Amino acid sequence: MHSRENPCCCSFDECKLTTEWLLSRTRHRPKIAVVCGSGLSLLAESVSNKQVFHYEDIPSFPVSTVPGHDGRLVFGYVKDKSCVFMQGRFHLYEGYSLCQGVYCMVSGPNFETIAEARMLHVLGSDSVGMSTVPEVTVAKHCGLHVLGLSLITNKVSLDYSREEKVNHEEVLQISKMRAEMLQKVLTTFIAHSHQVEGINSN
Ligand SMILES: O=P(O)(O)O[C@H]1O[C@H](CO)[C@@H](O)[C@H]1O
Ligand SMILES: Nc1nc2[nH]cnc2c(=O)[nH]1
Repeated sequence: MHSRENPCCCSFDECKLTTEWLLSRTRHRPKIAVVCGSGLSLLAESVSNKQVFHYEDIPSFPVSTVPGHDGRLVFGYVKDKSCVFMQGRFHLYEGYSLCQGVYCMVSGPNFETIAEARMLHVLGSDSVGMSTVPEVTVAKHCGLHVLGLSLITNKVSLDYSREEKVNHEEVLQISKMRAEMLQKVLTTFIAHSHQVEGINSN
C-alpha cells in the first residue's frame, strides 16, 4: 500500500499487480472513469450493481489522505454504462507524483497568496486548483479520452482588502451543495457518451 511516507512510483509491475487484483474481483469492465474531488464522493452513490473497494485493500494502490476524499473505488452502472468512480484522488502535495512532465499548476496544499493569485491572473488563468492537470496529462499520455469537470467553489482573492479567507471547509460545503447538480450533469453526459467520438457504448 502507498502512503505519504511511501509514495506511489507507478511502476509497470505495481500497476500490473493492481490491475490483475481488480480484474479478478469485478466483472465490470468500465469504459468511463470519474475522479471525484473534495466532498464529491456522492457522485458515485446512485450507481447500480455497485461494487466497492477500499484503496487500502487494493495492492500497490495509493491511499487518500485529504479530508473529504473517502478513498474508495466504486464500480457500477450509470444508466446502462459500466463506470468506475474514484472517491478520492491523489495530489502532488500528498507526496504522490505522476511520473514525468512539466505542468503549470499550483501544487498546494496551501491556497495561493494574493500575490500568487495576481501572477496567475496576469498569466491568463481564469481559475485555479491543486489537481486535474497532472491527471489529464497522464490520461492523455495513455491515450484515454478525458473530460475534466471542475466545480468552482470559491473566489480567489486578488485584493488585500478582502477579509474572507478561502478554507477547505468552505470548499467541502460548496461541493456538497453542488454535488447533486453535478451528478445530473455527469449522468446526462454518460447517457449521451455514445455520441462522443471514441467512447464506447458499454
Ligand atoms: O482534491 P480536489 O478536488 O482538487 O480539492 C481541492 O480542494 C482542496 C482545497 O480545499 C484541495 O485538495 C484541492 O485540490
Ligand atoms: N489553488 C486553489 N485550489 C482550490 N481548490 C478549491 N479552491 C481553491 C482555491 O481557491 N485555490
